[in-house]
Amino acid sequence: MATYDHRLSEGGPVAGSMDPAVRVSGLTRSFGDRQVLRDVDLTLARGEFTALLGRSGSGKSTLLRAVAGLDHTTVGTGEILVPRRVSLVFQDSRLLPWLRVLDNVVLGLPGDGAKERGRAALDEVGLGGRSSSWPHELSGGEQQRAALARSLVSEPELLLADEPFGALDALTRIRMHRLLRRLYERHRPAVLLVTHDVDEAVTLADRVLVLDDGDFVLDLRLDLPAGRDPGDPLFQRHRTTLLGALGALSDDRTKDPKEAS
Ligand SMILES: Nc1ncnc2c1ncn2[C@@H]1O[C@H](COP(=O)(O)OP(=O)(O)OP(=O)(O)O)[C@@H](O)[C@H]1O
Repeated sequence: MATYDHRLSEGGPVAGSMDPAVRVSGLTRSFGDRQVLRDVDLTLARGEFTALLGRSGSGKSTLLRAVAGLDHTTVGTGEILVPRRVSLVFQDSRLLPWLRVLDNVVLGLPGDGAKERGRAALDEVGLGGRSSSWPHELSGGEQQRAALARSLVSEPELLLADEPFGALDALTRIRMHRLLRRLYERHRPAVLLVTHDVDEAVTLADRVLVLDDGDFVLDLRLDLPAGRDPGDPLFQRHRTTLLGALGALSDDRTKDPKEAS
């Protein structure tokens, strides 16, 4: 099988589409006999916030890693086109323990003004006073804030986030949701957020894709007002639609009575 083609876009419009940030065509990926992605097509518009939902093992991280170009050993087919400036955030902050927080944030950033930009980014995430701390001196939530500062300081066109809040407690997660949405609105990268949390997807994204059995089973656009409120009936309706697509709403009444006993 041929290795798939991962390319950087040249910045001009992509033929046949409206200059998207990402275009994935016919992506297929297998591990041994198991086909995890089947002929997946995906277009992400510039500046759009998309959440990728799916059950555990549905292939979310595989797709994100392929878009990120991290899947070097991949055997598969298809074509992936991404912009030049891409940032990544993971469940763990991946701060380098031997560098102070500011040095982590500006690592690899060219130019004389790098430190200044790094300080501004730390201010934006509420860590203005922690520039010279070591990563181990920060709480888990603060480390993720620093990771967000690092990801946005290069003004990415695409932010790829794989369960970035998965390891945080519920209260910290809610605060991080507000922060990420605020940062997104200010910087407007295209975002692809992998999550298995329906509420996180509806709180943050403008579009939610549900992945199941190797392909998308739902592509839902959310038309929710800013400052999203889980008490809003529309929020609840989107939530129910997504839970249905994930197969999470079936209960014993829908089962064969013999199975339910
Ligand atoms: N390097 C690998 N080698 C073999 N199998 C793999 C590899 N990476 C992923 N898989 C398999 O591919 C499937 C999809 O994995 P993936 O991590 O993409 O799922 P996911 O939707 O992100 O799951 P989760 O929500 O649990 O993180 C799983 O069955 C997994 O075991």
